Amino acid sequence: MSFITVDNLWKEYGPTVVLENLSLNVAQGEFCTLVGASGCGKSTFLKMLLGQEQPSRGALKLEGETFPREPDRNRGIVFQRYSVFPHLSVRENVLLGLELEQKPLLAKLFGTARREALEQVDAMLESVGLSQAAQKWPHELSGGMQQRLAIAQSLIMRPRVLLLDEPFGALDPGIRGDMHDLLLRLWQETGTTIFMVTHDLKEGFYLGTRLLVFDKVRNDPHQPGAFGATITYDLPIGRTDRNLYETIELSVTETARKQTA
Ligand SMILES: Nc1ncnc2c1ncn2[C@@H]1O[C@H](COP(=O)(O)OP(=O)(O)OP(=O)(O)O)[C@@H](O)[C@H]1O
Repeated sequence: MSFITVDNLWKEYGPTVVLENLSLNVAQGEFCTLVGASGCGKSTFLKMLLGQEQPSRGALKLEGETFPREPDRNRGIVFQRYSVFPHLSVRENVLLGLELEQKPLLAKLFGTARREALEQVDAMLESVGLSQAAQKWPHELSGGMQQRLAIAQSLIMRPRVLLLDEPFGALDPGIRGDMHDLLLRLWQETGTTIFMVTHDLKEGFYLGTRLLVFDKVRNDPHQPGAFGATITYDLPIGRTDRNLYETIELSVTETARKQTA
């Protein structure tokens, strides 16, 4: 059975169609990278997978069941801008998710429960390379370290689906390379299913097992909101050639140009 099923999915905001007629089946453990012109609804699609937005039409299923309408521990998200809590140390930032899960009202663990949770937190910090920074505040960390922290915060909850919205967009190219290695290792270790938005087609090809291109096939210059984007390419990575790469880049650039015209 398909792990995630997207069936004829539409998203509209009032008269504006953002996404139209999306259909795909994703197996557990796939790493889908999403590319497309700005405004083509990639983040909106992630928000629907997270449960923060609801589809206007169509179905979104996890193992055959409709996705829960609220975000839950099945799904974790990391944004481009650091989404960590500034008033908590690195260690406390990662601990908080476990505390909220086990003690939703108090958000505090004591005794054995706290010791066990901290063991998990320290192992996670080790895994993302932040052991030395455990007692630091987020503002003392570099951008790359803050993104490592955001990833640790998500992964500590062992999400079955990890959603990444341009997580490396604000980082220097050198640091991005390190983050790619880290993400691929964590993905292999956890077996989580990943959806990652990127503006960098090369990054999409390098990281993913499958590339999804969001693009508009219909455009009415007089009514820009009349048509939404859909998935125009759904490619298993490794079987693509240079010409296809260039065709995708051209079509995405063309849509971006039309949208800003
Ligand atoms: N809550 C909302 N209400 C109305 N319109 C919205 C809402 N959220 C998103 N949109 C619109 O939906 C469209 C798609 O936005 P979205 O952020 O999903 O695109 P994107 O492909 O992720 O863009 P980018 O690459 O720039 O992040 C945009 O035109 C945006 O203005």
